[in-house]
Amino acid sequence: MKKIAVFTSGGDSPGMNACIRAVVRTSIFKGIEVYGISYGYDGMINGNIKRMQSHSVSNIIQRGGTILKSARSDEFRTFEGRKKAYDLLQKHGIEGIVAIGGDGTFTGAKVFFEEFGIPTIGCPGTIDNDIFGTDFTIGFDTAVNTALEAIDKIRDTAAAHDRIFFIEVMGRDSGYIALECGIGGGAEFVMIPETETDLKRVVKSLKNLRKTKTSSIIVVAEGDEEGGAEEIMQKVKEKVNDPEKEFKVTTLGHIQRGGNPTARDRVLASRCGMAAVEGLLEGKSNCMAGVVNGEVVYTPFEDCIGKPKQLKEDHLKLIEILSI
Ligand SMILES: Nc1ncnc2c1ncn2[C@@H]1O[C@H](COP(=O)(O)OP(=O)(O)OP(=O)(O)O)[C@@H](O)[C@H]1O
Ligand SMILES: O=P(O)(O)OC[C@H]1O[C@](O)(CO)[C@@H](O)[C@@H]1O
Repeated sequence: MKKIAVFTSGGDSPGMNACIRAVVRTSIFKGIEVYGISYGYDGMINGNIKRMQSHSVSNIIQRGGTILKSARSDEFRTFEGRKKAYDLLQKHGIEGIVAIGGDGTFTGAKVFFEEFGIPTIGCPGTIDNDIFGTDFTIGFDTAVNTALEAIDKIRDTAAAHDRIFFIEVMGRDSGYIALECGIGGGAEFVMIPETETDLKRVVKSLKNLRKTKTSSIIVVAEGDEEGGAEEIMQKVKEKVNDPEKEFKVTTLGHIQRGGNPTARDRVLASRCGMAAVEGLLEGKSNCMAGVVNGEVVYTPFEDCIGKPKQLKEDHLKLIEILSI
C-alpha cells in the first residue's frame, strides 16, 4: 500500500485533530503518502483532497474541532454519490482509507467497502460514546468534563436559591454523557434514552424536596423518550403543582462538542490513529480500531454498528443510591 486518505465525518469531536495527526505521522513514518479529504464524504465526492506532510499537522494536537472539517452527506447515501467518490479516489490512486467518525460514518464506510472494495479502517470519533468495540470514543471524556464544569456552576445557583434545575446534555440516541456527568455532578436523577424514565418517581421526590434537600439537579439526555429538558420540566412542574418550588432549565448544547481535548482523549486519538494505519498495512479492513481494557482492538464495522454498547448497571445504581 503506497497511498492512503484520511477524513473526519459526522459531528466533530475533541481529539479528532490528534487522531488526524497520528494518521498522518504514522503514514509518513511507514513511508506511505497520505492525503486529507475535507468535509467528510462530501469532500470525497467533490474532490476536496490534498496531500499532507508532517508539518500539515503541526500544532493541532491540543485543538478541538477538525482541521479537515466535517459534514453530514446526503449524496453519499446514494449509489451515484458513492460511485463519484470511488472514481475520485481511483483518480488519486488511493488504496486505503481511515474514516474518523461515529456509527453513521462507519455505516457509510461499510456500504462503500462492500460496493467498491477499498480497504477502510475507522477511528471512533464522537462525543456520544455509543460505539461497540471501544471502551471510550474520542471526545467523550472532554465532553463529559465540559458538561460537568457547567453543572458544578449551575449547582451554585441551585443551592443558593433552592431551585430545581433540569440540565439537558447531548445524546440523541445515547445516555453515556448524561450518566457520566450525572454521577460526577451528583445529580438526583438522570434521564436517558436507554432506560424507561419514571416521571412519577421524580414528581414524588420533588414533592418531598424540602424534607431532605432544598435544591435538585436533574440531568436529561436530549434523546430521552419523555422529551428534552424543557418538555420534561413542564410535565413534572405541572404534577408537582407547588408555586413555592422554582423550576429552571439549562440546555448545554454544542458547548459540549468544542474545546481542547483532555489528555485521555488525546492519547486515545493518537493510539487509534496509529493503529488504523498499522491495521491497513497489515491487510485489515472494514473494521474499527478501538481500545478495550487498555489494549488496541480491531472490531468489524458490522459489530460496531449493530451491537449495542451496554450501559453499566452499577452506574445506574450509583445515581439511585447516592442521591438519597
Ligand atoms: N446507510 C448509509 N449509507 C451511506 N452513507 C451513510 C449511511 N449512514 C450514514 N452515512 C454517511 O455517514 C455520514 C455521517 O453519519 P452521521 O451523520 O450519522 O454521523 P456519525 O458518524 O454517526 O457521527 P455522530 O455520532 O457525531 O453523529 C452521513 O452524513 C452519511 O453521509
Ligand atoms: O451538530 P448537529 O449536527 O446538530 O448534531 C448534534 C448531535 O451530534 C451529537 O453531538 C453527536 O452525534 C449528538 O449527541 C447530537 O444530537
